Amino acid sequence: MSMMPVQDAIDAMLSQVMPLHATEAVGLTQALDRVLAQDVRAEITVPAFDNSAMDGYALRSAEATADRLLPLAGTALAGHAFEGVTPAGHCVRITTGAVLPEGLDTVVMQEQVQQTEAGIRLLHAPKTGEHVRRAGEDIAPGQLLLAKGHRLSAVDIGLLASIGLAEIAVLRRLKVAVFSTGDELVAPGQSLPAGHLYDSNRYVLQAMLQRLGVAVLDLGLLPDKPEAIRQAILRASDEADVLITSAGVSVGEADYTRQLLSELGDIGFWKVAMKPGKPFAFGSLGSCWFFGLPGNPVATAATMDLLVQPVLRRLAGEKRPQPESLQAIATEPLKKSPGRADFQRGYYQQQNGQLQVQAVGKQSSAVLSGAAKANCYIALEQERGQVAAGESVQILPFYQLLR
Ligand SMILES: Nc1nc2c(c(=O)[nH]1)N[C@H]1C(S)=C(S)[C@@H](COP(=O)(O)OP(=O)(O)OC[C@H]3O[C@@H](n4cnc5c(N)ncnc54)[C@H](O)[C@@H]3O)O[C@H]1N2
Ligand code: MOO
Repeated sequence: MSMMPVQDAIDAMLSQVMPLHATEAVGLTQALDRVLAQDVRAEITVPAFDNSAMDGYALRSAEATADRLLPLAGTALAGHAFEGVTPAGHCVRITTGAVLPEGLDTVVMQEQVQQTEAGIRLLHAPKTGEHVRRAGEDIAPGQLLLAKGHRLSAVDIGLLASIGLAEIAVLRRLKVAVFSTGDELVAPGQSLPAGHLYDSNRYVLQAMLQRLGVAVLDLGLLPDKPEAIRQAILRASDEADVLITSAGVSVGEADYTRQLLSELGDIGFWKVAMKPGKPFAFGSLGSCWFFGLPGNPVATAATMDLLVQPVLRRLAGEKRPQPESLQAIATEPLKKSPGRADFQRGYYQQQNGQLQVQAVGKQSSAVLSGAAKANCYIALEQERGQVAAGESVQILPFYQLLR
């Protein structure tokens, strides 16, 4: 079977999946990482009134010449406006956030005046409008603040609160089932018999899914027994929108997952031209989508990040910007054979005014310790060969799921 280029594999999956429709209202404290089901427009003006940006004195700039003495007409505190008219030649004591008194146009910081018994004396003349926050300078009514399909960040949630919304309509949370398979695997916390290793993939996957804001259904660590795997696949297809498995998609005798999936569902199996992550299965089990990831731990994480993530985001209704890609100078040679795109684990930093990158740790797809030191992939094109020190390479900073 010929290998499919990475972008073709992503495009093929994206063209098949349709976003969720169902929506729900959630309170702001539950809204982080949820995807907006509708555009959000402001119904109010923010700030709603002209107010002071500083603790100081509000005055009329036309009367504010240096050295002039301005008697105090009263006080405006945040939440307690100064009522009435300020007589000519007077000022009002004001605190940050307080309503600017009627007729006054400028605020002078208290550090810029001399306070005397008879009033304040200006050290220099202020600019008209200085330290005044104008009504509507943040948000005007009707303004589009956040678009449908936007994933809510912490700052977005503050923005929603600032226009007075207590709840927001979001798309239903995607439900993703996960299991790992392998008679050689043992759950962390257990003792390790000879010839065994700990199941790490299910933990990497669940952590990445948590960052994506989806609901996770953990179907556990399964032995290489077709019946156990069959039951887990059936449960996932009943209860979840997506099933993600690790291992069992290659060509070994005990690679049952792939066989069972083609029996129970409609499975496309591809060899994707990427390293790590060559064997990869995608398909459907009724209304449940399925991703079969290769078992090697770095291949699991990389295929989840690079191939599955865009599809999950689309299913969740998210309109996602392209991940950031930068150019950096390789400070050391990089091994590469043509035929597959490499996603080497690298560490990049700014040095001598340029971005520099080097591969970290062993690059085997079974070695997680190198990946744990990395902050980016060094993405080497499919047909590219060895990279010499000083050559420019593309890097993909780890984005959201892996850091
Ligand atoms: N003859 C061939 N052999 C292999 C090929 C191939 O094309 N022809 N591809 C290799 C590549 S590349 C990968 S990746 C693996 C993928 O194999 P599977 O997805 O079937 O996974 P397994 O063989 O079961 O396991 C691979 C490796 O990963 C370890 N593993 C599995 N699950 C976990 C887990 N949950 N946590 C930690 N480590 C796990 C497992 O012990 C194996 O060492 O196939 C190659 N072989
Ligand atoms: O997916 Mo494998 O190397 O490409 O580990």
